[in-house]
Amino acid sequence: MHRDHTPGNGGPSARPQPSAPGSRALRIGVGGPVGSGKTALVAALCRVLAGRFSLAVVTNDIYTTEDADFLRAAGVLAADRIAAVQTGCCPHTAVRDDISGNLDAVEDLEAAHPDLDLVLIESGGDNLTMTFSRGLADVQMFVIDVSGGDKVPRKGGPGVSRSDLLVINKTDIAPQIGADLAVMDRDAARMRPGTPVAFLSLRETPDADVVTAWVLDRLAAWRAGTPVPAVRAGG
Ligand SMILES: Nc1nc2c(ncn2[C@@H]2O[C@H](COP(=O)(O)OP(=O)(O)OP(=O)(O)O)[C@@H](O)[C@H]2O)c(=O)[nH]1
Repeated sequence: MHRDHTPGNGGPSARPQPSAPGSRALRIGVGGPVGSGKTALVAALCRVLAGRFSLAVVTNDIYTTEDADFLRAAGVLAADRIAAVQTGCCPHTAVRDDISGNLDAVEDLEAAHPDLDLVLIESGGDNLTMTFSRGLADVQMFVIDVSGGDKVPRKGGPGVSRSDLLVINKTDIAPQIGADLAVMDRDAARMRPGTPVAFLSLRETPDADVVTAWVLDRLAAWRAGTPVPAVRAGG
């Protein structure tokens, strides 16, 4: 059953005003195309951070609970810290347009674990138009990989150009694909001037050190009450 998130209805879940930084767990959105490595990255972040912070994860799949099942089977967090949303519709809809199912899942986790520091919300795999509503995610990263070739960053779209962090994963297979990482770096910098891009290979660096550092930085800012970066216009 979905709670009523209609703005102004006065209930405890009433929105739409964003919460003050630091007043609850930081919510980080992890979006990107199908198979780019979102679940693998979420698993890596849980493995690295769970000993230091109180974490929870919300996964999104269209018809299954595949990603949540994978994370539970991998034992990256206690099972009751992992919630699955079955969108039944295009993944971006459930994290951008009608976010009620995801908000319910986040709030249930926060109620069950009042000490939560961080909630990772993984979208279902979608295309380059995917982005999270700021009513759901305080900050968001967009995960692409090199398997589609080095052209992907210059194709733009809100995930590439407006996310708070662009992750370019699977650099280990760039030689096989013939993807030029320097081209991807140049194009990404042009599409999102002044905002970070992280090249990553979860095969070679399973602790995702560069992304972990970004998450720790965002978490420290959130806990200090510093406003998180706004999703920028354009793109
Ligand atoms: N070679 C290589 N494979 C990777 C890397 N990261 C993830 N993979 C593999 O890529 C495949 C897809 O990874 P997932 O984490 O399931 O991707 P996803 O984005 O969550 O996929 P969906 O949830 O279906 O959208 C898996 O077989 C991973 O093991 C990487 O850095 N290098």
